[in-house]
Amino acid sequence: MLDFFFRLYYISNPPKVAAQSASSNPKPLKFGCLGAAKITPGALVNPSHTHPEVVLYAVAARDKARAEEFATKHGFQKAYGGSMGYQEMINDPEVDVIYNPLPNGLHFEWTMKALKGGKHVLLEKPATDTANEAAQIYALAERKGLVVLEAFHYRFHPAIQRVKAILDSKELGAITNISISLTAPSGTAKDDDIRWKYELGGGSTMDPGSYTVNALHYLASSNPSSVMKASAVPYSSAPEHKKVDQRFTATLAFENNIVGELYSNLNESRIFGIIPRIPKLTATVQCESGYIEIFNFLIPSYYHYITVAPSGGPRRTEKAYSFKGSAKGEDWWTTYRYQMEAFVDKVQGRTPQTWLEPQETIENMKWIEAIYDKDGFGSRPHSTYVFHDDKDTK
Ligand SMILES: NC(=O)C1=CN([C@@H]2O[C@H](COP(=O)(O)OP(=O)(O)OC[C@H]3O[C@@H](n4cnc5c(N)ncnc54)[C@H](OP(=O)(O)O)[C@@H]3O)[C@@H](O)[C@H]2O)C=CC1
Ligand SMILES: O=C1OC[C@@H](O)[C@H](O)[C@H]1O
Repeated sequence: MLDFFFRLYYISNPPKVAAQSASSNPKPLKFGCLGAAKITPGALVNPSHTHPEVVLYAVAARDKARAEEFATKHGFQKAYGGSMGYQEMINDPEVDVIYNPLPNGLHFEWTMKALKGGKHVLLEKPATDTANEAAQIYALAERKGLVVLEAFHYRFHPAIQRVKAILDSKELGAITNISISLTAPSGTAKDDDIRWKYELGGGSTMDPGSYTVNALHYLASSNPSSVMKASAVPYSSAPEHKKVDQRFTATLAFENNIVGELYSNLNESRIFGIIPRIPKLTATVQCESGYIEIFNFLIPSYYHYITVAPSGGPRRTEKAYSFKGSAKGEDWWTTYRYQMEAFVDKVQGRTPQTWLEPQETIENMKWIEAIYDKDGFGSRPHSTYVFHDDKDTK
């Protein structure tokens, strides 16, 4: 119990370290942040306080006053605003890295523009609306020698890596079934949220669902071979919501006989319409000789537990807040802090503790699209942005 409060305290009040000086080797990375998004304080600002190689350099918002307010509140040195603000920040020669937490439907356009401007990109999940767009991003990044990471932060935390290590050890034998659920109570995403806008890449499969797809192929150590069945429920009966799923279920097959069952609900009903249900945040893996389950694989830094239940032997509970051995980390590091460590290591030319390879992101989008195809909702719209090396068109 004390551990829990200790972690909670340090997650909210991390012991700040000063950024290294600009003349140090390697020099710290100056981050430019697209939009004044809700996720930015947790995913970028807070982790930056304990990373000596990260500088919160600039934020750009469509409204200059909003950008300035956000910059002052969160400690960015510079604010860009207005209709050209995003592009002007990308053009700023001081910026090394662009953080892209724009609505999903704008990820492609602004990541391509950032790469074109010679910047590395930390790109929020899901990477794009389509697999084709994700492939274009990584092709350009490779050509330019730049780093792009789809921000599946939970993958950098020791908890999910411990689950994978137990599966890989074959202690429980071969995997037969993987079942992953993520839910959020109704009202978490308000009516005007980007998650309910088809044209911005909204939908439950894109949002919590993208984690379930990612965790499925990560834990299975292979990609699915088909979507056996899938169904989804629209957010409302309004015409603009007919392709926006509030929840979905899907069953996927693998060539090695694994069956994957995914569920996400971004609008889970409340008890008596008032009391939120405890979110489902669980991945359960059935194996030939037992099962393993992790509660809270998404944000394990706060609290999680891993149940390992061999068929014949006693069941045990494990927790993994930091890595055993020499890998960097503290019990109170959030998933985003672990992710930042790996991202900065990669950009600075060091070997990250773990990484998400381009092909994995491309596959993730492919299977999200395949689920939408099967349940009849269809892929989110392909961006209208067309990339040209010399000039951009829209
Ligand atoms: N890694 C994680 O744990 C999480 C990741 N995410 C991901 O981050 C992204 C942002 O999510 P979230 O922070 O909740 O979103 P917000 O709605 O808070 O932020 C989106 C930002 O996009 C900008 N924007 C630009 N064009 C538009 C437009 N046409 N409509 C609406 N916004 C626009 C806005 O910037 P401006 O300030 O310029 O107006 C806004 O600040 C999504 O891709 C989401 O999937 C979200 C939550 C958690
Ligand atoms: O990335 C996310 O993680 C948690 C979800 O509830 C949220 O909607 C999503 O954007």
